[in-house]
Amino acid sequence: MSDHPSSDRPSSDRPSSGGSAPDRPAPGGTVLEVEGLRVTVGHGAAEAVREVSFTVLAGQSVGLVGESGSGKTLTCRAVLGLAAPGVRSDAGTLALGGTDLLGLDARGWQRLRGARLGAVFQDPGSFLNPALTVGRQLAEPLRVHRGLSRADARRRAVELLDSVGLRDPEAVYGRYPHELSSGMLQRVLIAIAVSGDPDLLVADEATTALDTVVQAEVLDLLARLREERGLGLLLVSHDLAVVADATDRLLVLYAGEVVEDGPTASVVAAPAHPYTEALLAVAGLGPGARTRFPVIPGRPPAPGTAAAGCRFAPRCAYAEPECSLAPVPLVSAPDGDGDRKVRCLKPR
Ligand SMILES: Nc1ncnc2c1ncn2[C@@H]1O[C@H](COP(=O)(O)OP(=O)(O)OP(=O)(O)O)[C@@H](O)[C@H]1O
Repeated sequence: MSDHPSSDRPSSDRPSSGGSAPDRPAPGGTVLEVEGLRVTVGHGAAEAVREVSFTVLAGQSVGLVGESGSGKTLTCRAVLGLAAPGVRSDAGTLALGGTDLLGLDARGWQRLRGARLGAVFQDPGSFLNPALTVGRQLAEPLRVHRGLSRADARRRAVELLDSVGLRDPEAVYGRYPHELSSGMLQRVLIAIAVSGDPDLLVADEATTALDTVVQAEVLDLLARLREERGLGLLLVSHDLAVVADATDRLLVLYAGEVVEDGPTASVVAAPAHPYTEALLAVAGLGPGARTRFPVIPGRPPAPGTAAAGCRFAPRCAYAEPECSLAPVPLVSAPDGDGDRKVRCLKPR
């Protein structure tokens, strides 16, 4: 799959963004800064995400991992400015490069999503219009967001289809979504997502519906695009095995809170939080892999469920009475060289 020609990255025809600072962050510079993100859901404004903070650097891949319901999608949607009805988010800082996203209006978000922010989700077929060829659906945003002529948009669309590893891109351009496999559709969605030359690509369970071989190919593609284009990648999955090899840093979410944060290799080799250890065991990785569970026993609390102390304590094999007495802060992990954080009174 990586035998494809490099996707050329046009730098001079960068589209204008929806914010006040259209310049791309320098290599290694901060692409996304999230500080103190809080998301509430429903009429009772139940807290589903609280105090989530992280950064994504240019060219860096950050993994967001946690069971279903841990707040991954709400976090992604807050970053993308895609709030569902009844969902509200606020943060101390939410910035893309130098652009403050807090207070951006709907039009500003829309312009950002077509240019500096790209996203791919599970079930690519549902994001495409079945009545239009995939080429047209790729060329249209190029005309709208980049102001290309019809002929130039077509040519660029074919180049993009080629750059995401689709063989015979000219033929693929004229196909309808139902004529493509789900792996090919996900590549088309990725081509659309990078067509505006984004600073940040958010991939929320983008490989979950694919079989293992295609999943690995799509992860390779995302890694290649990140390298070639220098974009930041926020890779979201419930499966630690998916993000373990594909990310530089890892953020483990439990019941809407970050419970562990650190360089992926270090976290996977020696998880500090019992929940991370359990996720690794479920994924067949890490120290507990030999005692592999199909699932972690028990269920996470629903948003808004009151808890005096650690929210994972009721499911934790190592919990002690003091764990449930008071909120547990996210602090530097022991032996983490200051680069790892854990929310646990009894880190492993
Ligand atoms: N619009 C909504 N209204 C009410 N509750 C919601 C809404 N969206 C999400 N939630 C709840 O917020 C919690 C976090 O949801 P979220 O979708 O972010 O989880 P997730 O980690 O992405 O899991 P999954 O992979 O299953 O989507 C869940 O308990 C979910 O039921």
